[in-house]
Amino acid sequence: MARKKRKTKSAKKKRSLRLSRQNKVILGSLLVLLSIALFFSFISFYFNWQDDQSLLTEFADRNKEARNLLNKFGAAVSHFFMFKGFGLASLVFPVLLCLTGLYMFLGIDLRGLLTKWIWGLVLLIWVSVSLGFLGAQQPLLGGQIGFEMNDFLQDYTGKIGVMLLLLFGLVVILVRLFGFDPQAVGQAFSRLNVPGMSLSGNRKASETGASQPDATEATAAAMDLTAEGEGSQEAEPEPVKPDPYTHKKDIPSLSGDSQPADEDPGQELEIEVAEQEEETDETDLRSSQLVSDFGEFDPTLELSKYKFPHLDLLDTHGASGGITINQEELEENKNKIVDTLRNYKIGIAQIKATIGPTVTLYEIVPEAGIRISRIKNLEDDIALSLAALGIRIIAPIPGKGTIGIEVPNKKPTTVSMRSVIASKKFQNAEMQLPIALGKSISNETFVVDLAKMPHLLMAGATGQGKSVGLNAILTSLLYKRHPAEVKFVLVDPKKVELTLYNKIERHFLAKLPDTEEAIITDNTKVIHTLNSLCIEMDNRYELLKAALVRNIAEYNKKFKARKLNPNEGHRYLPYIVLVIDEFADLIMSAGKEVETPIARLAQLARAIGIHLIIATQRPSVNVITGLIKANFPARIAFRVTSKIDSRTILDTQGADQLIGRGDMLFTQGNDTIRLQCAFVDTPEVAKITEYIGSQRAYPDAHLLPEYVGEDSGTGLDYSIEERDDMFRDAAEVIVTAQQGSASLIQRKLKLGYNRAGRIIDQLEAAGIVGPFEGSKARQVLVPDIAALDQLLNNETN
Ligand SMILES: Nc1ncnc2c1ncn2[C@@H]1O[C@H](COP(=O)(O)OP(=O)(O)OP(=O)(O)O)[C@@H](O)[C@H]1O
Repeated sequence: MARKKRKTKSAKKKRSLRLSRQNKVILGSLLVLLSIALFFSFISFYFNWQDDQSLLTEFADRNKEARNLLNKFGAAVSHFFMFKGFGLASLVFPVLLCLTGLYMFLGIDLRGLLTKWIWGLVLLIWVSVSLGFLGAQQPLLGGQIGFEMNDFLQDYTGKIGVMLLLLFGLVVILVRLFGFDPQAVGQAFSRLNVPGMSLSGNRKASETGASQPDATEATAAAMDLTAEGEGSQEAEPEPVKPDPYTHKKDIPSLSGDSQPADEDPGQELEIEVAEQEEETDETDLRSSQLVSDFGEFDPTLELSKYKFPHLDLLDTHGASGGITINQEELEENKNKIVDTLRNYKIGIAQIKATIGPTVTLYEIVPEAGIRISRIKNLEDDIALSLAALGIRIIAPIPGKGTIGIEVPNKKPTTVSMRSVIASKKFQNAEMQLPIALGKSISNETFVVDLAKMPHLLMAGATGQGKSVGLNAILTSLLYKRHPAEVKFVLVDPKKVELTLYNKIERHFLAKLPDTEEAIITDNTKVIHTLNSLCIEMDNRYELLKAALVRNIAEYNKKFKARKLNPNEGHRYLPYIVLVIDEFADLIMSAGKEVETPIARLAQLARAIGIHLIIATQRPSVNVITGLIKANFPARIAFRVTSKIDSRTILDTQGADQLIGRGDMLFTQGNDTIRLQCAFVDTPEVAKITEYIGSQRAYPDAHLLPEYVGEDSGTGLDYSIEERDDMFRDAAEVIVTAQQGSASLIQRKLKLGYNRAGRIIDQLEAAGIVGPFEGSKARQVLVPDIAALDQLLNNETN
């Protein structure tokens, strides 16, 4: 534990030693300017040193002036470096300082500097020792250190020894620093045909009897390969030889058109990667600094005093939570099932009952050799013998190896919302948008995550519990989520079902700017809202892209950790739940204009936290179209009147055998589960919304992006120059399809809603489509592409 702490401490220390980007720029510029100052003072010191030497002792005297370009500072510093130090070689210092400064200033990885400093110092010593030979006559050339080192070496190796040592140093410098290879010199000589300098290759060629010109050609070809794509004969042939020490450098390039070594893209890439790493390091550093200063971003801070609704606002509806078991009824039903089956010569090996709130499930294991389909066919006969509605046979129960017969209880128990909200399962649910739908057949609370669904379709005949179901979903979310975390967009064409939620407008609802009521009851407003949600979706995707994350949960996590800068448009993203209470009404009056944005939202909105809940009492195929169905894998079916309706909702029958009053089938793609929906009455919803609504709220409802509808484009005086770049493509799409709708352009050309709307206006101005006609698509006034071409040509002429 202690070690861990120490580790994190040292890690913190390490991190805090690193310079921030701004500090690097400041320090970098200082170093560059200092190097310039040093350079000029060294140069001018070389010419004025004798005049200035007397001044060095009178440094404090302000009346004395040095001849050095940087006055007394220049004279003193240069005296230290050049006279006392390394002489002319001291010029290496300003060069190295300038390089370091530039690296810092331009944000290049500093690790590359180390080798430059090492070689710089080697050069410094080599030059100053070499010039130390002349120290007696010209003390400034090698400086005192150069002279002394030279003298010291001479004492042991003599003048010649020092010269040889220096010569060796020169070879090392030339080979390692400048990549010099004597072979290249040899090859250059051979190309010039210097007598007596022929290469071994040539010699070999002549030995094997090949003619001289052939051999020269071969060498030239070999050189071409190494000439790194320049292809010219004059190009200096690059030696292809691995480094004898590291075996890394000078690895011959395979392709002829590779870059020269100093423009190696790999190196550039390395620098880029290093820069990126540095950048992310820096943002990490900044964000952890911010987090340690202010703590994580808390989206709930604005309404920090917000109190979640408490359980007492909900009713028990007379249920104690458990189910009263009527043993007699149980026995009776069991016997009846066994008898009926026996009448049809179906023996039963085992029977077991599970009691749920509304139905009891009898699981039977038939004797060996009995066909399942025979039992399935007896559904009506069993129903008759039990004299009960809503018997459903599940043969076999998936994953259990038994056959299930669901028989409604004579006295169904109401599942109160209170009991499901109070359940441990819901209270401890680690979900983004937990919904307590009700209880399963085995009396377990059923909780699902709306964020995982990711959209929900609810259908059922009128009066079977749809509105109660919607309220149960909304209540679940109100009990679990803070106003900052989730926003509802409520569409209520029936105008009465969701009005209660008006009270929580400034807490939980989202609306279009400049609208009074947050709950939408008007169809044109619905279209605007849906399109506005599409814009919000596109905006959110942009934000996610910029933040390099894949979904809203990761995005918000990053935002809370202060890794995303609000100045760059980043913001905490609340989940948005769109609830449409009566979808049939909407799709009948607005058709495609509603269907297209809903399908688009359903297809794409899952990752960015927009979830759709659509309810309808008319589960027919023209309401729940294929396009809608394909995008709503999670479906709830309340009781319907026909098998066909059940198929339309669930793709399977069963919903027609439900008993109503919140009895429902839920599917999330594969299995169908029978549930009893939790019951929450209108007065309870009123109490909850009242409780929330009486608390401090945001100044306004959550505002959705503005949507400029097709109908609002009144200024139709677009000139030809003002037209959108995609105008012609859009015109062709519209004329080919003979359908003047912005959503078509949007889909075919992959444009945003605003842009497609503008193009439609331009098309109207150009006389290609007719005026806006409400929910119907605009009339296309041009019959075919040829006519369109003619129209546009006439325009330009
Ligand atoms: N989960 C439930 N538990 C007990 N009773 C329920 C449940 N759900 C609905 N009911 C009963 O059914 C009645 C009708 O429910 P609800 O208003 O939800 O139906 P609906 O499908 O929305 O009807 P409509 O389509 O006409 O609005 C309720 O008033 C209530 O008495």
